[in-house]
Amino acid sequence: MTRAVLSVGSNLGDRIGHLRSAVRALDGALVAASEVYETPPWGDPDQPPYLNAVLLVRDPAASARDWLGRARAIEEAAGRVRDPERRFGPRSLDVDVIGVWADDGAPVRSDAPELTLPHPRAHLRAFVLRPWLDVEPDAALPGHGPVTALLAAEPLATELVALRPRGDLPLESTW
Ligand SMILES: Nc1ncnc2c1ncn2[C@@H]1O[C@H](COP(=O)(O)OP(=O)(O)OP(=O)(O)O)[C@@H](O)[C@H]1O
Ligand SMILES: Nc1nc2c(c(=O)[nH]1)N=C(CO)CN2
Repeated sequence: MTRAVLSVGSNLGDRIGHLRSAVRALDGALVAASEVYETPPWGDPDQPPYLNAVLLVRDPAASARDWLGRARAIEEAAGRVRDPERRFGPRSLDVDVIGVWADDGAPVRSDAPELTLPHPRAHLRAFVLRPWLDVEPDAALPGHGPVTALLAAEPLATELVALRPRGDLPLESTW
């Protein structure tokens, strides 16, 4: 019933290993994986750089809340420890649900704090929007418009320049 766009990021430990563990866990639901990008930390500068990617997934049986549940389970399996003192602090693996779409293309909307859709900060993050274009060149963020337009406007255009594609770290290679 749904298609979802997931953002994955890691800046602790085996960064590419954590991203690959997410791909493995999504198994048959994975439709496409973006390139991997090395990105400067967003929101809290005092931490190491991240590896980020975007995954396009589909599952006929999954609701929006199912995608959130899968994202949390994948983070926990990667040993994610939450620091309540540090909102945007370092993490072994972060899996965010950027958006969920029904079969007819309608975006799922949610204002619940435990699941806000589309993700409330996705439009501010080049590390989400740029990889998303790899897997969906005509992507649009509900409420914000085409992703290409978001990335062309300041300050995201400046943020975009700092993203470095890591062609040497593919996501869908053999494990
Ligand atoms: N679209 C969403 N995707 C993931 N988590 C969400 C979403 N909407 C709300 N949440 C809630 O946000 C809470 C905090 O999630 P998390 O710790 O991953 O945030 P964060 O990664 O530090 O910040 P950000 O959400 O800005 O990336 C979770 O408890 C989750 O239920
Ligand atoms: N570059 C980058 N910065 C971040 C990221 C991320 O995945 N990549 N995730 C965060 C969690 O909210 C905070 N900052």
